[in-house]
Amino acid sequence: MQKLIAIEGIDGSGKTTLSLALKEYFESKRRLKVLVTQEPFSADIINLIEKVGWDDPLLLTLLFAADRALHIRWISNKKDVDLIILDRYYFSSIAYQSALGLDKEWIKLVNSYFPKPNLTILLDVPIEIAINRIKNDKFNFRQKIDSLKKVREKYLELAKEYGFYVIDATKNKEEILRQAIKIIENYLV
Ligand SMILES: Nc1ncnc2c1ncn2[C@@H]1O[C@H](COP(=O)(O)OP(=O)(O)O)[C@@H](O)[C@H]1O
Ligand SMILES: Cc1cn([C@H]2C[C@H](O)[C@@H](COP(=O)(O)OP(=O)(O)O)O2)c(=O)[nH]c1=O
Repeated sequence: MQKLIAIEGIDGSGKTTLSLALKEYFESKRRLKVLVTQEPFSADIINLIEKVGWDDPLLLTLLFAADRALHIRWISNKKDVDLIILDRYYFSSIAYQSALGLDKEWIKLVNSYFPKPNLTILLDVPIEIAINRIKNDKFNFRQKIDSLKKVREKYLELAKEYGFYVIDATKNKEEILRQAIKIIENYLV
């Protein structure tokens, strides 16, 4: 049975680094077939989002949900995979778009038909550290810095609500990987 593992956290928290390291570990050490996917998923929708801008949370929620529908349809054809690691999933919409003032419950509703992940790991890091890691981010990062603090708070709220595993992402990459492997292996056995 295919397992969905979501990795969440603010920009620069280390999601992509961890996702790729997990793939490497579970493929080489556990002989599993692992797929890593990322949201935003579709280049067309990313272009549209860049065009309309990042300040309308209702529009962003709908565009990211459309992107997610394409993402999930694509994944549903990947039958021969054991583990799918989602580098961002619908919790990104709940955290980022509610940080811009949109009703969290409505964002949940819009995303309620997407498959629930089997487990979610939150990489938690203060924004100052994250910003230092990704000064040249491609998505108008400067515009978002102000809201990132709020996004982090929203993620921590969601962690309590949904029972995410929270990893202190100020640690080094090896330590974060070690903790994530332990969490996932405990789940898989
Ligand atoms: N634990 C860590 N400590 C220091 N730097 C890190 C750590 N994890 C990732 N990085 C670096 O921070 C930058 C952003 O990491 P990335 O994995 O792309 O984050 P995200 O996908 O969450 O935006 C990269 O240059 C990466 O090498
Ligand atoms: C999937 C998703 C992403 N986003 C935002 C978070 C990021 O700022 C941006 C995606 O940028 P990206 O560069 O992929 O994020 P990261 O730096 O963490 O790898 O889109 C939302 O606001 N809502 C969503 O539903």
